[in-house]
Amino acid sequence: MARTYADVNDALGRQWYDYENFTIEWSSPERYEIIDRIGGGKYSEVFKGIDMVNSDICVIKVLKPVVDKKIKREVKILRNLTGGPNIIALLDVVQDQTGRYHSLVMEYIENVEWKAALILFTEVDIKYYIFQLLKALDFVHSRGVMHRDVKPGNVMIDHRCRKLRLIDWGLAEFYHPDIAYHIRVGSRYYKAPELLVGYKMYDYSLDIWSVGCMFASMLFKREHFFRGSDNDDQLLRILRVLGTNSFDSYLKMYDITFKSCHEALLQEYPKQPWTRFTAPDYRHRDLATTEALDLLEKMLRYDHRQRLTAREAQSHAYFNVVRLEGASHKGGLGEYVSDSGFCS
Ligand SMILES: Brc1nc2nc[nH]c2c(Br)c1Br
Repeated sequence: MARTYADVNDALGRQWYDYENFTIEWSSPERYEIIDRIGGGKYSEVFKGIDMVNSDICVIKVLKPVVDKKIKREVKILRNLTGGPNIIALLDVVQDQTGRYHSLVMEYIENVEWKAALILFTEVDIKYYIFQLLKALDFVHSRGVMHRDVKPGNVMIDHRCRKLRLIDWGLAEFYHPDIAYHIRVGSRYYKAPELLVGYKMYDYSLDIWSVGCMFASMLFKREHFFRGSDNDDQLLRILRVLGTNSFDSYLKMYDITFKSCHEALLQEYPKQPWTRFTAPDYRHRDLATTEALDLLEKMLRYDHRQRLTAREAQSHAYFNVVRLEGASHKGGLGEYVSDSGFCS
């Protein structure tokens, strides 16, 4: 049972979470022209497009033919969350004449590539973007939804406008207490321990593990902090850092029988101090401050109930300089107000 927001879906009611009995009125696609392909994956092809009515650039996500239920879930969740802080806006849903392809039209973000971002971002940038991501996730969780695929590829960042948007709700699901969920979700490097040991009664805290992995990437300038070659190796990478003592008590606490023929997984490993991962050249040393590592420690916990919630994480002292940023008036004495010409 989640520590917070456990019963929000019951409170919000069936209309909110019942996506199966939900009919979608699909618009016709003439309004949008595809410009070029910008991404894609197992479930979709993603294009940059133009809205011929208002000449806005947009994103057109063409869903590969999957079960109707999965399309309804993604549209329902996007409809429920659109307008929330740092949530990608769903602008339209279109279907082609043949009725074979369903597409989601969303706002376009001039996204900075993750590898470039890691090199670019200063300490304040890291504080700012992780804070914005936690703000999005606290909103999502407060509305009874787990994203289940938080990773750099699903966090669009327009660095010039300092704009962050959480995208791709194709794996997102409504949280209900004491339900066993699928464990083949997420992307390997960002999978929480509960998925890797097959514990199905997980909750929103799944997403906080993934935020912790992204936070570690940014602090230590490593593209993916836990980079496993398969699900067993993924868990092994985690054991080697967090140690096996707390892993064993986690398994016992939740009565998880974890068997593996991977004998490296049956060894004992000591917990590594986070300072061990500070980037070698001095330039980045100042990113992994005591405060940063304290917050990281509280996100990357085996026991999902012990992980900070998105709301608790936002009140960590690490974010002090960015938490009140919105409250300060823009352009005060000596304050550089960035050119917001193109930043709507
Ligand atoms: Br939604 C969405 N999906 C994408 N996939 C690749 N680039 C993307 C952008 Br930019 C947006 Br916005």
